[in-house]
Amino acid sequence: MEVIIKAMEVKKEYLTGKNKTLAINNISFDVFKGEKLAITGPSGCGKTTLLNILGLIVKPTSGNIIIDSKEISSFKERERARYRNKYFGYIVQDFALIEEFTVYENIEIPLLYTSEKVPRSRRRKLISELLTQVGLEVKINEKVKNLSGGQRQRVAIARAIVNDPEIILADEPTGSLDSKTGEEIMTILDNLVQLGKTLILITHDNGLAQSCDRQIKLLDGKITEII
Ligand SMILES: Nc1ncnc2c1ncn2[C@@H]1O[C@H](COP(=O)(O)OP(=O)(O)OP(=O)(O)O)[C@@H](O)[C@H]1O
Repeated sequence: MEVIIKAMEVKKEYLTGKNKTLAINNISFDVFKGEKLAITGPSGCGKTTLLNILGLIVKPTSGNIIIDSKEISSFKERERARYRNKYFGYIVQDFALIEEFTVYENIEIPLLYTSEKVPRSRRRKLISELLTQVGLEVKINEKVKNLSGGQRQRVAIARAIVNDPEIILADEPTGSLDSKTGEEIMTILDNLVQLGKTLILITHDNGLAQSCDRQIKLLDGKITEII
């Protein structure tokens, strides 16, 4: 199987005043292209920190991340940002949508920050296709503040994939949703895996974790088991 991300002896220590927290303690593992991988473990064990390190949002204190055979620690910030935008779509826990913007405007945001400008007509077409894919085309001009939790999560997914990233990171994608809506959201994410995307998700839901190809179990910043 092809390796898309390699984490090598990754450590992350947070410093707050005089306090040190070793959030990630010497972790090494591979992520395979096209897999659905769960990160599980109790609150505070380092799941979000690990996802942020993999997604090039947080720099590890030591160790290395290799993406598509490139060592990220040797990159300058500009190159890191380029890799972040090229490879990753991120669905964060509270969706991080702009309430006063419409669905269309929220999804358009990543397209306004690409290195090559995407023309307006192309943006329209792309966003409308994505909304059809996530089943929300009728809400294209609705403000996000008027949407339900499940609808917001669909917008967050559409925004995460609008740049066609290879890897989708999702921090508890079903966490705040009722079980039926959660299943609908997972169907959308599973369809993306079917299309060849790699999905790495954090979850507290055992059933969801077991539905993944592999689970990485964390405790106190260390991997206890990969199953
Ligand atoms: N920015 C930060 N500054 C200082 N400490 C932090 C920071 N972010 C996380 N931590 C600490 O690092 C540890 C791991 O946090 P992290 O959010 O990665 O855990 P988690 O497993 O995702 O937790 P949860 O399931 O509750 O979201 C915790 O002890 C947390 O308090």
